[in-house]
Amino acid sequence: MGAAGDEEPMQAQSQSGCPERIFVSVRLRPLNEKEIARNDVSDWECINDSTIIYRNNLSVAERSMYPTSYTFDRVFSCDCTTRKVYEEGAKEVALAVVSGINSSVFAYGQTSSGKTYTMIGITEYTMSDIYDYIEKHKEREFVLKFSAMEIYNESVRDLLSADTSPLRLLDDPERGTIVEKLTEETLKDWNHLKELLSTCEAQRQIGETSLNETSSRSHQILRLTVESSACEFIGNDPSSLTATVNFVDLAGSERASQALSAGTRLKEGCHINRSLLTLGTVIRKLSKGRNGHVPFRDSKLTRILQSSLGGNARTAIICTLSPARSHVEQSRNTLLFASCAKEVTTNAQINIVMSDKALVKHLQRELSRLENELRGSGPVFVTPDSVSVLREKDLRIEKLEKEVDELTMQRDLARTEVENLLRGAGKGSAESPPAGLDHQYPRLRVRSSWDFENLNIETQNMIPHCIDISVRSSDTSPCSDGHSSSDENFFPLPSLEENILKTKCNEQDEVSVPSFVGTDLHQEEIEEQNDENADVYKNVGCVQMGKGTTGYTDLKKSEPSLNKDRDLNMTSVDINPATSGVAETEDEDEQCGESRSTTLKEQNELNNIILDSVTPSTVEPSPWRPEKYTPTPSILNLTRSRSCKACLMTSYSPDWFENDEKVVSTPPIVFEKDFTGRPRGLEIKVSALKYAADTEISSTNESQTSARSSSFDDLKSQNVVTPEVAENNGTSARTSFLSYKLKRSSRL
Ligand SMILES: Nc1ncnc2c1ncn2[C@@H]1O[C@H](COP(=O)(O)OP(=O)(O)OP(=O)(O)O)[C@@H](O)[C@H]1O
Repeated sequence: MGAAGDEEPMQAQSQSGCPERIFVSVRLRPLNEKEIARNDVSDWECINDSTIIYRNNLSVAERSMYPTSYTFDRVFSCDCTTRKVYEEGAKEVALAVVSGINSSVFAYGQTSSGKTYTMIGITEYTMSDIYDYIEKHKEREFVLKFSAMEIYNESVRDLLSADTSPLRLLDDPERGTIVEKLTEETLKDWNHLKELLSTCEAQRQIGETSLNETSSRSHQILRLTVESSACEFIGNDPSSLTATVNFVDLAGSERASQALSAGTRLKEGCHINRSLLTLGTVIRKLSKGRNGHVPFRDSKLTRILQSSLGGNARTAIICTLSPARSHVEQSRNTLLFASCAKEVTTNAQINIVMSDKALVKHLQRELSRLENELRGSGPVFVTPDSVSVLREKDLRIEKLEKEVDELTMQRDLARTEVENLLRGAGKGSAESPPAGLDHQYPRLRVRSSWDFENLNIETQNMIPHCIDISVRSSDTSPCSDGHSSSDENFFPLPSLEENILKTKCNEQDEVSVPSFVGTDLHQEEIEEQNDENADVYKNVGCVQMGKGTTGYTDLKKSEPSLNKDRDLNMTSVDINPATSGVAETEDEDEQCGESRSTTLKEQNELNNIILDSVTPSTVEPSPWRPEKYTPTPSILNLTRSRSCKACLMTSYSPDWFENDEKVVSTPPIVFEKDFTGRPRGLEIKVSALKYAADTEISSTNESQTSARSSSFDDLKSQNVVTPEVAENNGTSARTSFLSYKLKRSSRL
């Protein structure tokens, strides 16, 4: 224990909040008269300040059971004064109360071992030192409050009150166990305290036993509460420190046989032993690390002293021993208890009570500190994560833009090729196409479409205008139908259409043109041999038309002028491999719309090409033909897909388009009504396939849509003359005638 008045070390230690062990000391009293009278001998000896040994010779069996040496924080021999015991064994703990730390000093031992003798001295010395401390610290204001209680036969009694009725124990979440209605006297001065101490002594239950004429029959708890201003701890804030120090004089364990107790004494002895047993259990459990349940509530004693035994308190236990051999067993039990107690730790802290004003000040300082920390931490809105996300988005945008450019280029290239082919076809005779060109264009892939199985010669003449340019990928990617099931409905191009196309086809071009003859639904393809353009092939194959969406009908209704364009769109290029016949989705009618608006101009242009191809005299260089791109040989599959046919059905005629819309919902009725000779199932397919492109388109990159939109805007700005416009302007009667044929052929 520290020297008296060394409050600074105590303060520092308590502020750390570190666990600290209970300070355990052993005080050995001298043999009393009765013990001497019966020739009892002293078997215990303090060999130094911390070690006490059992001096009697133990048998072999006893040596294995009982230790002969015990070490504690401090041991006091029988010649030690209570003053020394206080100074070295209790003062530091007891005076912690002036620093705002709860403390407790216990006296534990068998009856007549000197507990009361020791605690009376400890209490007085402590009180005296507290008053001395207050006297030395005039800068602080102190308020001392004193209360006293006893636990007699497991009942709590107020020692400062004449009322001996038991007091209730209450549980407070902050303060722990509270003794209800316990008298608390504010000390006026030292004399006042002395009076109160006298009152307690007079009130306490004392009985005579064979071992002690003035045996304490209850556990006594004297409590001094010290409230003090805390300016020396936390500046000038009007906070206060509040702590209590408990002086606990326990009743002594006793053997009924030794104490010769009976009746009331026996009953008292049972309660005493029972509560001490609980205390011992609590200490033992606490010494093992608080694992499991600690039975604090099993006795009033442990319940009241709970915080002192293992909570927010600093605790010192003075175990008193009788050196007499006759009490060796009780002494061993006391030493065992002391050995457990020294393993128990508490967590003493300074108890600061802040006023409202001090609390506000404290919170303001804390707020200011946190604000400074935030300012010092730099901008908080732009996190590394957000920066990386933005960078990633930028890269993605850049990539998409490149893809748009590339696709636009490929599209223009494909158009150029188509234009060349169609123009060449236009120059040829539709009725008498050149023959014998198969050998000249071995790679020309021609496909037949199921929907032309019943075409007559008039319809066949319109083939060039109905060409669906399916730019195919040579691979089997989702954008390809090169060898996929989408090729099922193509068959070899008969001489008429094939030759027409071949007149303009480059040898490296792979063209798929629907045949107008034959009813075979199977396809045959002349596989293209040239792989050198595979990349172009593939890339172009990814050029899709628009994105199928809803709103198609709404668009038509709200913008009639666009409907015509849309009609034209549907007759035009379907640069979608998947639309070659297989993608017959049930809900295709729901997948039209947005993409059509984005492909209007493109489709119009292709229709224009188609018309131009059959009106060579009026052909003008296509305004949208990319000047910078020379129509390089590329492998193109000029195919006529089902969707193309479906588009043709609505070409050039809003009425037809409307009918076609109806067909979407009720295809058999409309088709059977208008075209009785057509198999019913085909019309259904046609109406469905009309939107097949959109179905496919929906899976494509949306960036293409924007690319197309911009491209078509360019076309618009170049005043591209659509067939419909041409009709309206009367520029070509032949164009109108061909438009009509186109519609007829597509409906068939
Ligand atoms: N260290 C001591 N030096 C001299 N006398 C002592 C000492 N300790 C105790 N005594 C004497 O022993 C007797 C019993 O002491 P005390 O009443 O303090 O024991 P106790 O442990 O409180 O017993 P109980 O538990 O029965 O109350 C007293 O007469 C006391 O004066």
